[in-house]
Amino acid sequence: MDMLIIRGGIPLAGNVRLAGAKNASLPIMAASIAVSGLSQLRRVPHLADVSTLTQVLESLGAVVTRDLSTGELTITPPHATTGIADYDLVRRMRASVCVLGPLLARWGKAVVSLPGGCNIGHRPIDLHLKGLVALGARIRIERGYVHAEATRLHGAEIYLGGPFGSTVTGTANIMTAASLARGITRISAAACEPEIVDLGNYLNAAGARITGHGTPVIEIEGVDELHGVEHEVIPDRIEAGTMMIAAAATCGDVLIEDAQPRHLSAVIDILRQIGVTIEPSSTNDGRTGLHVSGAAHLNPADCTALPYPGVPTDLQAQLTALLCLVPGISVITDKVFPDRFMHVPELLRMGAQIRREGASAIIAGPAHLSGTNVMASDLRASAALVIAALAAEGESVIRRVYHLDRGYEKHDEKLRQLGAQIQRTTDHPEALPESLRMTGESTMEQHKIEEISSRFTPPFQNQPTKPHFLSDGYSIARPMVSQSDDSSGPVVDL
Ligand SMILES: CC(=O)N[C@H]1[C@@H](OP(=O)(O)OP(=O)(O)OC[C@H]2O[C@@H](n3ccc(=O)[nH]c3=O)[C@H](O)[C@@H]2O)O[C@H](CO)[C@@H](O)[C@@H]1O
Ligand SMILES: C=C(OP(=O)(O)O)C(=O)O
Repeated sequence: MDMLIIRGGIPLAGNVRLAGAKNASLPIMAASIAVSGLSQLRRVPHLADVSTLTQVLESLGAVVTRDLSTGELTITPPHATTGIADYDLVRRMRASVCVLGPLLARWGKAVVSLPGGCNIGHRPIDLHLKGLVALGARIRIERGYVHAEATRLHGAEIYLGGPFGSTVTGTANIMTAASLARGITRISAAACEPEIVDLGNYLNAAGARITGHGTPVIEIEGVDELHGVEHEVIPDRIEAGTMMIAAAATCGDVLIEDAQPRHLSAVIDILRQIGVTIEPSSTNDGRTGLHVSGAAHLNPADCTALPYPGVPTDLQAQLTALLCLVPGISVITDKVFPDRFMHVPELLRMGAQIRREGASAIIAGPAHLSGTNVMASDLRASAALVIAALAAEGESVIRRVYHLDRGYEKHDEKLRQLGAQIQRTTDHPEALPESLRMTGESTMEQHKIEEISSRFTPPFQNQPTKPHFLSDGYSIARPMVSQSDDSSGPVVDL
């Protein structure tokens, strides 16, 4: 298993180019199974998740070839398929569930393993199933698999709102399935994410008739067949946001090539509130992007992760890492995945001062982060730990970086090009600097205990370093905190 060794304290500087979006590539690749001809996809990122979905498609009878030098991926759909997406593949990546709608629409049958547990919280697929049933599918759950059947799907009115907003991959599944249904489908409370727009554009280029993608109401007039298509995947806005936050956390100066400001308005807005300078820019060879410069003085923030166009939940952990460095009290709330805080116990190990309050993290800064051993628990938590390590004093070791490799193309290489001291090595004690060799491996169980205990013991009271609580931003969080029903008492005692 690989791990990263990072020496912090170096401002990032230079240019970095974004990969294609993971969360657009995956549903587009899955939708290719509903297309009768070849799908030639450009700018598909080289990621573990893309390899996993490739295996899912191959197990369904598709032929997938990829040119690593150009990022081009070609998918020839199957002539016939079992329609079975096996647990061993689906458990590795939830987005495998995106084959459900395309399989059902094109082949009349899908047997797809239920995705199972996830470190970022409860992730049911009830809305996906509700939408497919409305399109005429017969669905039963048996031995952990969704069995779906239909002779020909038909158009329907579908409301996709759930307790936490819409569903992104659910919208992808229904939009793709409805493209081959008989008649008109209207999805309301559809997800508006740019990745849904990209999928809609891919399907339209293949002959689908979709309008309104990118708004909460999508209309789809079903067609009999989708034909071969060429498509270039949009740049990854989450990679863009991660690099922007890394630049801010290290007080760096970075040009993020191909970043699309219109996909990042909420992120740009919150970072500007924090005090980061962000300007549209372009390179000598005419590529557009965003120029991000950190500042020595940053302001605390009150930030909520929401469905698009809000601040993405996929950047909540990275923003949490940044806000640890900011003087004053910041609050970050996740309304999409209210339990997505596995990064918090690891940030505490680095010296952060954070308390969980339900779906929020209350952050007292500035923390003097110091390098240590930490463990990645999921994709974006890994990115947050990398950011914290880049800003920390001394050396950090981040284990289980296979989570990072699921969703970031050559992340460590790109950071190295920006001047970061970051080294990838295999996880064995001799590879570590002496100071970071552990006597006992930190386990996920330990992390859970720490996380649970952190809900009851304000970490603020046990910090070895003296925090600077009484700064400008203090009043932002005070009313929210003092209303807390946490028995440990309000933060104001600090
Ligand atoms: C491959 C991909 O694109 N993954 C993204 C996608 O995941 P994914 O599509 O799985 O996330 P959803 O948009 O479905 O989930 C949003 C919320 O709705 C809830 N929900 C979802 C489906 C459902 O049937 N019922 C239900 O209640 C979820 O538990 C969650 O609280 O969107 C998330 C939210 O932007 C991102 O964090 C993920 O990176
Ligand atoms: C949660 C994510 O991905 P997935 O939905 O594939 O788990 C993510 O990209 O942050």
